[in-house]
Amino acid sequence: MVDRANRPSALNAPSAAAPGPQVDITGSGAGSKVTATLPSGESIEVLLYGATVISWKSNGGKTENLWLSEKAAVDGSKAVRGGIPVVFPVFGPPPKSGHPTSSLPQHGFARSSRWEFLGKSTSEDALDSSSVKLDFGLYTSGISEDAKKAWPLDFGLVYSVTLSKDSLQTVINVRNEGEQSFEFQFLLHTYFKIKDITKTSVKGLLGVEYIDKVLNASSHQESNSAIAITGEVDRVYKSIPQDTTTIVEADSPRFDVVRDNLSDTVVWNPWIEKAKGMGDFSPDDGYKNMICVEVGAVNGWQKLEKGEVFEGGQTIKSLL
Ligand SMILES: O=P(O)(O)OC[C@H]1O[C@@H](O)[C@H](O)[C@@H](O)[C@@H]1O
Repeated sequence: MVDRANRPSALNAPSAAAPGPQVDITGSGAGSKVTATLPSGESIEVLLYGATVISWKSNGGKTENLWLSEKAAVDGSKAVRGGIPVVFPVFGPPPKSGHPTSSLPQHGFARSSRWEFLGKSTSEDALDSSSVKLDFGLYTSGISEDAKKAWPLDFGLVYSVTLSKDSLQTVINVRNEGEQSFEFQFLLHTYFKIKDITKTSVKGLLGVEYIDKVLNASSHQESNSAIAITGEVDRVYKSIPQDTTTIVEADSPRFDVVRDNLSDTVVWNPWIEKAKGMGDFSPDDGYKNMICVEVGAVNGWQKLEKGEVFEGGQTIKSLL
């Protein structure tokens, strides 16, 4: 848990050793973002709005791994279409009535709240093994009055984003800071940038049960070791025994997505018509260059009693 009282005052303290990771805050208000760059060139950009990672460059900074819509709002006016939006405390449309999340918007409020930057920690051992961890916090006091009214529960979220040379790790820590227990869902809605959806497949889900949201929420069992995307896909794979899902491009593994204490994964591509129907999705044929593989805890609910903590996340390896 990050010590909220002990935030660093200087971002890049001078040091006699070799230059370490560089961390800067740029922009102002809802458009503020934190950028971090390793000495070897890899970088990330994280908007305070939603704590949304909007860029992750690996391969010495030459390869962008995340898809970001050309019309994504990066000024804090709405949830970002692209990058890694954080979904909490409900996934998808909330239950119609009778659940504490029922009055919340689709995918909850975390992706559309302004988070606090809590600080950075760096490891500067050697050029090739340096890493930087950025911590972001969102607490009941930081959400809108509407969200507070809809979900009047005391919580604390700390979201840690760690950049290493070939990987990005994003981990959530959810704490119940109130007297009452609460239930939540959580998901990392990662938009991966790919070259060509027709040559892309998803591996590591063979035998897993899934809900097909395109086919009236019917239940199926995955029978393909490599799932090709040939039309709109919106599936919730549940209770996955394997830790790793792999995105394969033109027969070569491109990304490994390793889940930690999150048992479900959503695979989503809106395809032609749905992409056109989203005002912030651009260009129209951008669906060819993205695939969402979203790790989460969305099958049922996670329950936290007073003082309890849940932690879960993902490590994504760029395999170029
Ligand atoms: O448009 P939004 O709210 O960002 O959601 C995008 C998609 O997010 C996915 O996680 C859902 O499974 C889809 O059903 C949904 O369409």
